[in-house]
Amino acid sequence: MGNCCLTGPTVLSQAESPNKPTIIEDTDKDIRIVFLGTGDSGKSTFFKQVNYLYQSNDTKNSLGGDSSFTSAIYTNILDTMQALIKSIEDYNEKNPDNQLLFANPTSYECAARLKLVETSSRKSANVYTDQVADDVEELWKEDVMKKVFETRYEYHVFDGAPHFFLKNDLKRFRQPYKPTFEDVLYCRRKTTGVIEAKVNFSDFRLVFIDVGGQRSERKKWVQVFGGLEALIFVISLSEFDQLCYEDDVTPRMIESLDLFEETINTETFCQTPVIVFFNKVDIFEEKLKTKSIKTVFPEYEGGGGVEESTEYIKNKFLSRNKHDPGRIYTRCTTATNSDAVKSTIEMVRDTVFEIRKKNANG
Ligand SMILES: Nc1nc2c(ncn2[C@@H]2O[C@H](COP(=O)(O)OP(=O)(O)OP(=O)(O)O)[C@@H](O)[C@H]2O)c(=O)[nH]1
Ligand SMILES: [Mg+2]
Repeated sequence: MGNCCLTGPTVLSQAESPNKPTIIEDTDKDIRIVFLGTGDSGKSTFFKQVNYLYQSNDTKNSLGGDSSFTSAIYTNILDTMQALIKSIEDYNEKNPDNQLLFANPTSYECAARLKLVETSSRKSANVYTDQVADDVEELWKEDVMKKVFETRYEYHVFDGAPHFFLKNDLKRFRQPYKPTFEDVLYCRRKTTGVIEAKVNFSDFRLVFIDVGGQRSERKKWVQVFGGLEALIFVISLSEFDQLCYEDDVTPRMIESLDLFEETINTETFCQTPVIVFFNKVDIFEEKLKTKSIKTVFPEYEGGGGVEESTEYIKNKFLSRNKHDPGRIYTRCTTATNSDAVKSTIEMVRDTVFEIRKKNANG
């Protein structure tokens, strides 16, 4: 499985495709495509990849070294530590006779200090002092923390957390620290505005637009709805066992299904091509080893395999389309995998170019 399944009308072959970036000023040549989907589905991760893959070295450097990402990464690390500490405390309150305990008595002091660190500030780089770094590193040595980390999906720890806590030594994030592009990809920062990335090809230009997907952000979507040639709707496959960040009650996948239905069937978009990315395949595969999509679809009677489960979810979404099914293209994706995203973006480019050509020929 993986990033292999674009379905829908044939796309242009590589040989025919215009792929040499040049400067284009004529905005008639713009093909505008927006990433839509619920919060956390992975829209900005694709957007970062587009910037990285197609923009100048300056952009690449800024994506890897932008100090605003340093702050966001420190916020991510500290928010995660605070969420883990809180979940231990909540558990202990409910289970006074069977408490989760730290092995090292000084860990309680580390936890007490970390709870007090203010992380919401845009200047989190300043709060990641040596003392804070010591506390994070000491506390992370506790087995209890690692055990609670395994249940992180229950309390909205961001999906990039394993990259920072498991795949890296936390010492690497001590100041002075410059994020790598991989760090930037795994960093979580909710989008709160509208951002564009323009990619030039020899005779047209793709304009990718990224918007925020959390409930409070969706009212801004209408600002970008004019002149769109296609929608990319991003769905997180792995969210089947999670509740919405916004209310902690609604299952995320139900929210995503409803939003998908509402968006693609509006009068504005009922004839617009929709490219659906079923994202986070890597996490989905991992979760299916211990869980089933029955969690969100109790009526599901199939097996626990990745292909079968994906097919079921895919059909659930596609059945919400009330217009021409031929306008929907689907692809399974892992937005953090740069090689796979490159071929996905090329497929998008070829697909929209083909649609434009077909429309031009009547
Ligand atoms: N492992 C893994 N992590 C992913 C994948 N796609 C996104 N993520 C992570 O998921 C988190 C959320 O991704 P974003 O791209 O910020 O989500 P978004 O859809 O832009 O969210 P909003 O801006 O709130 O609408 C980040 O930490 C990403 O690194 C994926 O395919 N695999
Ligand atoms: Mg975003």
